[in-house]
Formats: sequence, structure tokens, C-alpha cells
Amino acid sequence: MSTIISKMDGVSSNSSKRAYVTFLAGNGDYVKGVVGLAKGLRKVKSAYPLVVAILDDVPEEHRQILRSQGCIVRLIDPVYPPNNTQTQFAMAYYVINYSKLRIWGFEEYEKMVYLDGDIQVFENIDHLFEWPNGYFYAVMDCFCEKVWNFSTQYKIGYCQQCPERVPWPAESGSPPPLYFNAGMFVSEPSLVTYHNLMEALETTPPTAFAEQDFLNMFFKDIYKPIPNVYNLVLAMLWRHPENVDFDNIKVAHYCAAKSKDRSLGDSQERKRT
Ligand SMILES: O=c1ccn([C@@H]2O[C@H](COP(=O)(O)OP(=O)(O)O)[C@@H](O)[C@H]2O)c(=O)[nH]1
Ligand SMILES: OC[C@H]1O[C@H](O[C@@H]2[C@@H](O)[C@H](O)[C@@H](O)[C@H](O)[C@@H]2O)[C@H](O)[C@@H](O)[C@H]1O
Repeated sequence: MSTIISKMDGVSSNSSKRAYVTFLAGNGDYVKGVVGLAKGLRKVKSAYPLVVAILDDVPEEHRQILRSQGCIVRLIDPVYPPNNTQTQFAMAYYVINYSKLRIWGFEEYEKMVYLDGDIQVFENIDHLFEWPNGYFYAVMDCFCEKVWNFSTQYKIGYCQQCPERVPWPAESGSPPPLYFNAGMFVSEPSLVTYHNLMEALETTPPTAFAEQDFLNMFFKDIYKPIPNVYNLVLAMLWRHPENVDFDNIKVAHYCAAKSKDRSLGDSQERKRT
């Protein structure tokens, strides 16, 4: 049962209990993305710190670089989904992204804005912390990229970004619930929510989009779609330009295959995406 505890509404949050949070694993180029994120948040004069949840395989040199950029570096243990040899992740490395779930245990914070390391912030988004408690705010994803080719949506050409283009077939029942991209979200850390996440994970077979699928299931009752100016998944530019408010983009998410080469360098680690 996914019980999510949130502070009473109307109880104003203490600003020292707010933080931007990101996740870093490995010794490759993602650290460049996180440094870019830290610089971007500083450039737009964010009032809150960037906490970097790192796995133990992040080298000390990278940790020092992050600290020199004013980041708070928090070591977390990895989180692995229940063993299931049948699982075919959309990208093999997605399994490491389950470790993001540890951040709900950061109970020293009342509210967090999570941003992937391949995200850049171009305008101040501190106002997200003022949004009412008790909801999971995130941007709707797009199903049109090849990485979705295992899915029914992709096979029939359905995308939630333009449900009128290819309507969901009546014979397949109701259309899938709105589905968010887990590269950016606003949520409230709490030990109860964290323990419920971990407990639910133990009995949830892993699926293609790993923790993103899991988070969509867990938070489905309180999910609130927000404008894609807060997490512009790059593929939206060529898949759904009509849905992009080009003059007001605040956050760009370089998660399309190959887009990272431009943002994170062209190392071996990037080749896999
Ligand atoms: O080897 C890895 C894989 C992922 N990440 C972190 O997990 C996030 C999500 O992974 P990725 O960006 O590859 O997913 P995408 O949004 O491109 O699907 C990254 O932005 C990083 O913050 C990381 O640090 N090292
Ligand atoms: O582990 C699953 C990941 O799923 C999401 O990435 C996907 C998704 O956005 C697809 O729609 C894109 O087509 C694809 O390129 C991209 O990798 C999150 O951004 C990431 O943080 C992480 O949760």
C-alpha cells in the first residue's frame, strides 16, 4: 500500500529545510553534468543548496569537485529491485537508477526538487518549493522515442502528448494513466514514505523503465502534471514541438540518445546512451 506522508498543508516550510537533489553514480562523465547543474542553479541565483546523492563508486576526486562547487555530497547505498532474470530494461544501466529512491530518506529536508544530472536550469525555479504539499509534481513524458519500442503505446503510435493523433484503441480498455518523466520532480522526503517505497519495491517486479515506472505506480494517486517548461525532455523538440512553450523554457533535460554527447562529453560512458 503506497502510503505517502506529507506535512500538513499551510504549515510554511522553513527554507533551510528545502534542497535541490540530484543523483550521481560511477566514475564517468555524469559528474560533468552535475557540475553544470550546480553552476546553472548558482547562475539563476537559487536560494537552496544542491544535495548530490552519490554511490560509493564516485571517486574522491569527483566528490571534491562537487564540494568545490558548493554541493552537499551525501553517500547513499545502492537500491536494487527484486531479482528477476526476465526483466529487460529499456537501457541496461537503468537498474542503477533505483538508487534514487534513497533520497526520500533525506528527512533533514521537508521538500526537495529532484533534478537528473543531465538536466540544465536556465531560469530560477525556487517557486516550485512554494507549491502546496501533498502532491508529486512532475512533467509528462513522451512515448515516441525508439527506447519505448517494447511498449504498446509505441507499437500503435499512441502518445499522451497528443492522444488525438492515434487514439487509444477502445478494445485495449482505458488509456494508460498519465505518466511522468522521473528526471525532475517535486516531492517531500519522509521516513514513512521512504520505508513504504522500500517495502513496495520488494514486491514489485522490475520493468523496462526501472524506478521511473515504479515511481509512477507508487505516486499515481497524488501525481500532478506540471508544464514541460520545468523539464523539457529534448525529444519533445522533434516529436511534439507544438507542445513546447519555447519562450518560457526553464529546465532542459538532455535525455535523448546522443544528446548527452553535447552536454556531457563524448566518453565511452556516453556511448551506451
Ligand atoms: O551511470 C550513471 C547512470 C545514471 N546516473 C544518474 O542518474 C540520472 C538518470 O540517468 P540518465 O540521465 O542516463 O537517464 P535518462 O534521463 O537519460 O533516461 C543521470 O542523469 C545521473 O544523474 C549516474 O550518475 N550515473
Ligand atoms: O531509469 C529510467 C529513466 O527514465 C527516464 O529517462 C528516459 C525517458 O525519459 C524516456 O522517455 C526517454 O525517451 C529516454 O531517452 C530516457 O532515457 C528518466 O529521465 C531517467 O531519470 C530515468 O528515470
